Amino acid sequence: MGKKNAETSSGRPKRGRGARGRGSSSRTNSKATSDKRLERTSQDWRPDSAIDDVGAEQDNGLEHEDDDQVHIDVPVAMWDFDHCDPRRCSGKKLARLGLIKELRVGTRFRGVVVSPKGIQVVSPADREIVLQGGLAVVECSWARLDDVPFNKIASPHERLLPYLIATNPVNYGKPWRLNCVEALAAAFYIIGFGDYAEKLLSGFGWGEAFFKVNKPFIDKYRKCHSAAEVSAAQEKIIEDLESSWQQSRKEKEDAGDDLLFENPNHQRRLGEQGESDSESEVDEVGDEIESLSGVLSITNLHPQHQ
Ligand SMILES: C[S@@+](CC[C@H](N)C(=O)[O-])C[C@H]1O[C@@H](n2cnc3c(N)ncnc32)[C@H](O)[C@@H]1O
Repeated sequence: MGKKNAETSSGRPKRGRGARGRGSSSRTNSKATSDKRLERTSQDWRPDSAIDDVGAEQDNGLEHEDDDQVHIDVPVAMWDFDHCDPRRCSGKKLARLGLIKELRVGTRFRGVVVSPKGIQVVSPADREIVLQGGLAVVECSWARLDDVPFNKIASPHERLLPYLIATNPVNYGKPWRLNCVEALAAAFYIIGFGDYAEKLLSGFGWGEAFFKVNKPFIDKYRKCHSAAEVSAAQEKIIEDLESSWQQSRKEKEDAGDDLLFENPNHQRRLGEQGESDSESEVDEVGDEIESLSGVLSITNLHPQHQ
């Protein structure tokens, strides 16, 4: 088993590790080490056994290895349509860190592809597909999805991600609208490869916030056994967020408060924040992000609703 690392037992990726922890996604130690790690993550993240609800308040449920020691032993890949500024794009940054492989258009990918064109949501049931074939994303602009030849990158295992909140600087606070590194990390977390998720996020200054904000949701999804269960968990999360928003609105109304205050969700609706896909590094994550998951309601950004 990996050593328990005090810094990472909080479930947060460590800052600035990516630059030091460079390594190819295909880089492996010995096969024995690799098998041991997969066996370990497999045991630690089995939905039934992974979550200790009490401990989960403090921990993401994994025993961690230092990010520098973690090597991602499944293929991680992207089709890159060059829509974004190369210096600011999370997919390209992963490539510079040696953590993702670029696929040519027309190349088939045997693993799970997280894509806005997916129908089924990703779930722990996808574990074997990822172990055998890996995980891929489509690096493109959200504003230019129509320019992407999705028919040429079709995969038998395309997946949507369930409700999760972006914490990247471009689409910060928007549900479902994750960038590539967040999308890969989200799928790894849900499927049961938390160390891999942290390894990817550790190269980004704001990466720590992603798990912090989404932990309550990820904890629910990773307990599920099937896509249907993840979809049901998502529906419940959405309902709860809506009723909590309505409730707080009602309380303010009853107290005679000015209801003209801005709904943070409405500020972030599609199109109101610009549709740049530029990534920029932020070193500090403000207090706002801490409360983000508590205040957000639902916006109409679901990939299927565009
Ligand atoms: C549209 S691109 C934008 C990338 C951004 N320019 C960056 O720097 O990373 C994000 C990709 O992540 C994946 N993704 C993000 N959110 C998703 C979701 N809710 N469901 C499925 N895939 C998603 C898809 O592969 C999508 O094409």
